[in-house]
Amino acid sequence: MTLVLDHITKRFGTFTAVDQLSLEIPEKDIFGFLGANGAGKTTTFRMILGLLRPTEGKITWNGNAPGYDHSHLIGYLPEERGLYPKLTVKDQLIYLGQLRGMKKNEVLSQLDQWLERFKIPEYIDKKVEELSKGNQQKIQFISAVIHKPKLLILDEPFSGLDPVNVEMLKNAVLEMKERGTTIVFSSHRMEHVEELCEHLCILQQGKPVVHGSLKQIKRDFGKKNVIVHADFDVAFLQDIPGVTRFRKVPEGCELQVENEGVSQTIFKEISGKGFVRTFDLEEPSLNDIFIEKVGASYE
Ligand SMILES: Nc1ncnc2c1ncn2[C@@H]1O[C@H](COP(=O)(O)OP(=O)(O)OP(=O)(O)O)[C@@H](O)[C@H]1O
Repeated sequence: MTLVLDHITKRFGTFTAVDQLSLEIPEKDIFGFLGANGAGKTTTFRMILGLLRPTEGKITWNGNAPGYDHSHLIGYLPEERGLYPKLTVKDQLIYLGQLRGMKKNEVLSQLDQWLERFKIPEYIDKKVEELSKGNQQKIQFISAVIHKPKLLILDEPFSGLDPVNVEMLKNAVLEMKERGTTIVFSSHRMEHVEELCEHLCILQQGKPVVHGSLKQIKRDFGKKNVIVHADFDVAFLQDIPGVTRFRKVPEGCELQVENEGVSQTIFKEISGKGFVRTFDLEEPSLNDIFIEKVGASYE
């Protein structure tokens, strides 16, 4: 059930929101969409869901255009959360579950399990409007997954959540993947994507600036980070050829180097100069890659 976006363009009048986007999202993958406000993430999701028609290009899921016929196989957490504030959690979920072909008792047993898991079983008979924003988001997540979809689309699932709830939701997303669900999600936060995704796409003004597997993107970038914490002045390291960025920190410095060989030179240069508490070679962060590719800081 690979999801394929083949040269997708979406124009609103003369404005191009998504521009020639081609991607393959493998089955059972967690795929991350990153991009600033207005980059085209939600528009792309709406096209995948069949809620918007691409101006050009084609989207296929297992060879067919995804759409209304697949509603029992697809789960969606929209960015503009769509719960009915006056309904109780139970009535809301029964309604939404039945829309997706579930029986009432099936909904209730799944709902009990999810509420237990999210540590809010006491809210089952509360109206949605009585819940905090974070708890409403958990209910919205449950409504997206209760029918065990094969494809799950989450638009900014972690926004507005405290760190404990972010962790809870991340674990739920990972469990959905273990159960065989393909998950596509968007975020403004690089670290969420780095932590969860095997594949990703960074959109800028509707165009993919970076896409592919996270490992490969990092490998292709080549540059790495070196952390040096030492009890002597390390400022001289910035003059070593191949050091592309130097940042002083209270314990020493953090450098970006052109390749691993430069880190060996740095290691030789600091040997014998005094006490080195930390010497570490790290993969570049997605933010490093974004800055290099787009020429601006993302966050
Ligand atoms: N129905 C519409 N009519 C006209 N323009 C639209 C419409 N929907 C989206 N746009 C425009 O398309 C661009 C992309 O919007 P989209 O919501 O896809 O971005 P996004 O990456 O999801 O942003 P955010 O992170 O803010 O949610 C924006 O400039 C937006 O104003």
